[in-house]
Amino acid sequence: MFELTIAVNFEAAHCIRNYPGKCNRLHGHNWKVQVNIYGSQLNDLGMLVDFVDLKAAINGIMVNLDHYYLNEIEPFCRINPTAENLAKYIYEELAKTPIFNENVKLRSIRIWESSNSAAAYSQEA
Ligand SMILES: Nc1nc2c(c(=O)[nH]1)N=C([C@H](O)[C@H](O)COP(=O)(O)OP(=O)(O)OP(=O)(O)O)CN2
Ligand SMILES: [Zn+2]
Repeated sequence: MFELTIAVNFEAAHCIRNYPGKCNRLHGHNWKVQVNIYGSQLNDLGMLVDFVDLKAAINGIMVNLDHYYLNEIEPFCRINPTAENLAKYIYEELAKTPIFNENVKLRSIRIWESSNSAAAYSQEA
């Protein structure tokens, strides 16, 4: 089995609604998003997926988050823009892209809110 990891960054503001502390106030993060995929079959180039294609797919999602006030945009106008909810949203959006097939599977999305704090989402047990 091969596993690939790429990372991209975006900047966005948010606040955690009903949070009992400073995080209920408007503030921003430089978020880092790590994408992990896996599969067993390499193509004729010896790649599971071209990093270039994987980055293009995740960047297609990042443009909907970068430099936004997350609380104002879907789905975070309805659910809190926590690292956990962001990881699930990015996972579900990326899973819809044609990068994935019988041989190439999405393992997890890990999102770093700061250099010390991250949350990950996957659909595996
Ligand atoms: N499980 C989660 N906990 C918290 C989240 C989250 O998304 N998931 N988010 C926040 C806030 O966004 C907050 O900005 C982060 O708080 P904190 O870790 O305290 O950030 P600091 O940069 O202030 O970190 P220090 O280590 O205290 O400097 C809160 N919790
Ligand atoms: Zn925050």
